[in-house]
Amino acid sequence: MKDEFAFIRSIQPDRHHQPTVVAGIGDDAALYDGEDGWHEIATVDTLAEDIHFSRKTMTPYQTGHRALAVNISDIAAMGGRPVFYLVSVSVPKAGTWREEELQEMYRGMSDLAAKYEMDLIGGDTNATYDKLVVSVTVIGRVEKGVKLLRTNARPGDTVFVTGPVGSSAAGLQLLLDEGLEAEKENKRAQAHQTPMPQVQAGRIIAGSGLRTALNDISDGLASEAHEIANASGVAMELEWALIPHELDGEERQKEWALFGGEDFQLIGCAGENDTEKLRQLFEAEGLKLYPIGTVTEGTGVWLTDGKERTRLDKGGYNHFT
Ligand SMILES: Nc1ncnc2c1ncn2[C@@H]1O[C@H](COP(=O)(O)OP(=O)(O)OP(=O)(O)O)[C@@H](O)[C@H]1O
Ligand SMILES: Cc1ncc(C[n+]2csc(CCOP(=O)(O)O)c2C)c(N)n1
Ligand SMILES: [Mg+2]
Ligand SMILES: [Mg+2]
Ligand SMILES: [Mg+2]
Repeated sequence: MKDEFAFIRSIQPDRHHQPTVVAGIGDDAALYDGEDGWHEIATVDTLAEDIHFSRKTMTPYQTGHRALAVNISDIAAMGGRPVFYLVSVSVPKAGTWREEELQEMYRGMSDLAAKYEMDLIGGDTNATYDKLVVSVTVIGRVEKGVKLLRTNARPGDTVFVTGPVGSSAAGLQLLLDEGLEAEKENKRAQAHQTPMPQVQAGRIIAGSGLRTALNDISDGLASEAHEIANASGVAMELEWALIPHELDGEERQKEWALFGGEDFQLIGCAGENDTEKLRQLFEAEGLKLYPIGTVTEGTGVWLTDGKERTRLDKGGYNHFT
């Protein structure tokens, strides 16, 4: 396998049997018609030991939190409310995970689930040889007609993000260097270990009724910007000075903020005036929205830093490159 994104394109069915599908493969989560004025939302993401987490970077409790959080984040990117979750756990035969540690992982999930009144309704238990794999499916819902798809960006739109990027990558580096003994109160370590999905932000955007393209930032700001630009057939001009981060003085700040990923903030595009309306709606609920650039005609993502304007590579995380 050379490129996960090319692989996904290669297995995408060219038609659906079910007329209720609103959006299948190609967005953060699938949308299909449900009952009583709702779209159902379904999404699955997996964490594999030593790929997404290690015993050195995360406790079992944090692994559970994160496994659910990354999925809730995809529901947030569709503007939805998470409702149910199912968990498949593949436990190493090597005995590297004790039963109590796995229960602790579930506690990390259920504490986060309680915040959203989500219920665990099923899953699967099986084995691997030597690494833990945990896969979570989340079902959510959003009001019928709300489609915050990657295809929604238009030239003239403003590009925005919902919060600082790069902290998770900085935290990962700290944890790889210092292990779990890195200061417990360290904000970067926490950004990496217990990311908070931006459900409230997604709900405000869904409630606004404004045409918006939305993605959560799992693979990195640049990569997600490319996902929206490609899906919408547009280009993007981003401004480094506008991109929020908490990495002042760090040599690797640009790399972490643009390509680090796993911050689970949302990146979106909406009309210029609509973005200002969204910003005000966010402000009324004590949240921030940061304009970071504009959508233009053409292809690619560009970054201006002072006088320099360069093409921003998709970069970011790709499981096979
Ligand atoms: N192996 C697969 N089989 C079927 N559909 C897939 C597969 N892998 C990904 N997809 C679909 O492809 C789209 C993009 O998936 P991707 O995992 O890149 O998005 P994401 O979950 O938002 O990002 P991330 O996994 O980086 O958090 C989604 O619609 C997803 O459901
Ligand atoms: C121990 C360890 N090493 C490296 C990383 C970095 N990392 C792994 S997967 C990923 C992208 C998101 O994954 P996906 O696309 O599957 O959602 C990133 C940035 C980590 N989290 N832990
Ligand atoms: Mg996503
Ligand atoms: Mg995924
Ligand atoms: Mg990914």
